[in-house]
Amino acid sequence: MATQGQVITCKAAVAWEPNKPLVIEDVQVAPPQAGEVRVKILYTALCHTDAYTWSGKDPEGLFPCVLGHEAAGIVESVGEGVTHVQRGDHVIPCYQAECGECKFCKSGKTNLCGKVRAATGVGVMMSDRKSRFSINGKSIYHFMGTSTFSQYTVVHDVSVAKIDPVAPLEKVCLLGCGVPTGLGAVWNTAKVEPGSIVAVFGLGTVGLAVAEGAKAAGASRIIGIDIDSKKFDRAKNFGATEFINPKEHEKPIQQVIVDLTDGGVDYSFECIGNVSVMRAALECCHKGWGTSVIVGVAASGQEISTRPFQLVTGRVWKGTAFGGFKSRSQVPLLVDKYLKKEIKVDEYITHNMTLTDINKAFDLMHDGECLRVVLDMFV
Ligand SMILES: NC(=O)c1ccc[n+]([C@@H]2O[C@H](COP(=O)([O-])OP(=O)(O)OC[C@H]3O[C@@H](n4cnc5c(N)ncnc54)[C@H](O)[C@@H]3O)[C@@H](O)[C@H]2O)c1
Ligand SMILES: N[C@@H](CCC(=O)N[C@@H](CSCO)C(=O)NCC(=O)O)C(=O)O
Ligand SMILES: [Zn+2]
Ligand SMILES: [Zn+2]
Repeated sequence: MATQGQVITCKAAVAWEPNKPLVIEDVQVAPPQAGEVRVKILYTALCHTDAYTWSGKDPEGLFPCVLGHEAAGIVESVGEGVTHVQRGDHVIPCYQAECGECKFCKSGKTNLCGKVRAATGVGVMMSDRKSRFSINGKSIYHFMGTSTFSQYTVVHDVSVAKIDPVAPLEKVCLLGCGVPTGLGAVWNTAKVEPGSIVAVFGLGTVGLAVAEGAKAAGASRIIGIDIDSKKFDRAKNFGATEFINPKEHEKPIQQVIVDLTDGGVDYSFECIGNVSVMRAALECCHKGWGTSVIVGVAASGQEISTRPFQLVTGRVWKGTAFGGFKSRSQVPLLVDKYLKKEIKVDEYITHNMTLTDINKAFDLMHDGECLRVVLDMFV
């Protein structure tokens, strides 16, 4: 039955309130308006940023909402004026848009895009500042411009990347967030050179992708730091060459690393979201040139600090969103790299579950063995 132009009723996991279990509801998804795309989401993974917003600590978190931003699917229909994708295209929704026309996109200095950010930060669509999700007339907010915990979602056309239809959607859904973030933090944000010494704080999906990116960039030493030593063995497969558990040292971790590296590392990456670790990551960098990249997302109200002398003496503090990748143009290239076996993706998937089990899937994320859980949306 043709669904174009019709409201679709489908299953979605709704976050009614912070920290309360998600509820699988029958949600009405309105047709896409001008400049919008309705996507049938086939697979979605869970990211720690979903858990962060769900916890109530995200200043942009609005409830009730449909969370989710790491997914893949097929275009069901497009609104007026949409030309770069059409019904049937295989796509990855992109929480970081790319319009190609705004001040940010044209700057050549950033992957951030300003076209729809004001709307995606408040859970609505740009054209009428309304949501396309509702339950029996009650409006439900969008999240990050993606809301992939729904069998159907509506996104802005600037927030969807068309990919090679050969790619397995149950795998490449991961290219919507965590893996590109880690790889790009190394390749685009830090621009790690061959021979560099790298420190990675946090060996979850993002930290492991940093290690993978650093190995590909030719780093000579990749030091993995985690408070859970069980993470170390697996991290070797992603490129980490040595490991430190801060709990096994009395000295501050930055001092331990400086002592081990003749004055500090060339590049460090904070992949946890802990502001004390962000400080340590900066302070373990080499005087004169060491660069530290903040990747982890810290809760509302948290602030970073260090002695300004750390920067006066040449260390550089940076951050990255989606690893600096321009989403619509570069996500398809990452998919191609995966198909050519140039980057890992399957190795980050530790669990496969269904939408119905989404609360159990979030519980699993606290399990030390878990990297990414992929949900099949239609089982
Ligand atoms: N900037 C971006 O674009 C972007 C994109 C995706 C995810 N993120 C953020 O990146 C962070 C990491 O995501 P993830 O999925 O890899 O998370 P994760 O929870 O799987 O991994 C975090 C790791 O840090 C370790 N850890 C916790 N506290 C530590 C400490 N004090 N010292 C050392 N290690 C510690 C944990 O044991 C775990 O292995 C999250 O904050 C997430 O929200 C940012
Ligand atoms: N609303 C949050 C922002 C959190 C944040 O920093 N998000 C990252 C992506 S995390 C993906 O897992 C990001 O890309 N930020 C840039 C942007 O949102 O435009 C808060 O305010 O804390
Ligand atoms: Zn994410
Ligand atoms: Zn733009």
